[in-house]
Amino acid sequence: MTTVALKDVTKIFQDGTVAVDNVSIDVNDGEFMVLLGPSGCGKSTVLRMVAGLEDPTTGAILLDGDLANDLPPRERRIAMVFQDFALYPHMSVGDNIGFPLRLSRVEPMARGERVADVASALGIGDVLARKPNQLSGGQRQRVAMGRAIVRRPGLFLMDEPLSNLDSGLRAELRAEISGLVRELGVSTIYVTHDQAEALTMADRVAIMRRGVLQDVGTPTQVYGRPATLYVAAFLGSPRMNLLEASVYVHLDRYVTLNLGDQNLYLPWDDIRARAVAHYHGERIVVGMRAEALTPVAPNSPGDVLQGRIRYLEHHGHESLAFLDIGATAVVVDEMGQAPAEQASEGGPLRRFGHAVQRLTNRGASAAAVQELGPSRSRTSVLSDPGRHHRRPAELAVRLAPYPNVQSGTSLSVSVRMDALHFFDDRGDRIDVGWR
Ligand SMILES: Nc1ncnc2c1ncn2[C@@H]1O[C@H](COP(=O)(O)OP(=O)(O)OP(=O)(O)O)[C@@H](O)[C@H]1O
Repeated sequence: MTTVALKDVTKIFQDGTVAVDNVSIDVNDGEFMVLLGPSGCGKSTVLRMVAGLEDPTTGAILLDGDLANDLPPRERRIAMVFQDFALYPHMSVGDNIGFPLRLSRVEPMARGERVADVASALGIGDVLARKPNQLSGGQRQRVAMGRAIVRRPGLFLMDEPLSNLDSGLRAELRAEISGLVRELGVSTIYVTHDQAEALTMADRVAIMRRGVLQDVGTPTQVYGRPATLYVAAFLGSPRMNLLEASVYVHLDRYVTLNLGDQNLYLPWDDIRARAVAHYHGERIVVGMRAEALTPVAPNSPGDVLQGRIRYLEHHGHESLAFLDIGATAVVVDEMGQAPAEQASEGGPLRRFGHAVQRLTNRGASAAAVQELGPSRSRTSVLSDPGRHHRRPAELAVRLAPYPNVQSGTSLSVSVRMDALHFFDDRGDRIDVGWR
């Protein structure tokens, strides 16, 4: 199967849009790599460059170790599946799947066998004689997959193949696709803006923002130890609690993280304390996922935060409490204008930004984060007063289903200090040796 390497790839469109900014990614033999990021971050452009449908402005694309920048698309042994897959309406399912084989002049007998094999693997063997308009959405997408698979490509490129389907079908096909491509052992690059899809399907996830690669790693790595504040905010549900904290060092004893009304203490023998101590007198961002917080009895000893429940959300299998702990939240602001978006104020990134804003911990925002990229973004996420809106943090805490607590009452939560994440004011992870 095919390996893919992007080396320092940049794509600048004719109108000056920087869609992809110095991205390097390796996709190993048989690996399922998911490219994740909001609309407009450059995912599809990466995919189109790998397919040979766009030329990189600078940088190299290697397929199986060979420079492929000038290789025509049809010589790349690549099959693509898109969101808007187009089936030929006048052809039967069998003919749709077998079409690429007909183009490559495969004998009708061999063609029939391969179509039957692929159709049975996809669970559509019984609808081969039907026309596309006699199929459900899920079946149509399976036919599109079948047409891609039947050519036995070395590499699959999938661009949001499930986004037109309803959520039940998405979950079903998600499992089917990842099972199938692993069975076939075909290297795959799969583009999505859905973090749950990425975390459940990928061998590794590459997270992009505004054309810049933010992080690459296994789902466990990028979720458990995100490289940047942006990645921390993008992955997980509920989203990670991101709080502004002032750092005070008590040499050889502990580091105080002042969250406003309350403090947490990082003991000096915690390996991360020294890294955080560099920020003495400054503000950093402390990240804590809901699973790092456990409700405890009032006045319990240890690393405990106390707050008033602003509201509760019941999700059936669990409930979420949102606590006012007198802290300030930092929210990743997707509405910040990307260089790539400057020409289109009302573009998809902006619209998606509104959605993220609503979803991100119920908009519990204080310091709107404008620039969060790895070190190349120099703008502070904490000190850009012209663009901030400040609100109290609402700390998301997981509770049992329909717990015996009410809004307005107080709740204490113990904090797993080893599960905290620390980011500097540019959004880069602080703790050393972090992965
Ligand atoms: N032909 C083009 N000319 C100019 N700008 C373009 C062109 N194609 C894409 N762009 C811009 O490049 C940026 C990246 O687009 P791309 O389609 O790669 O993003 P994406 O992450 O795949 O988004 P989506 O999920 O909405 O498809 C966007 O700002 C887009 O407007």
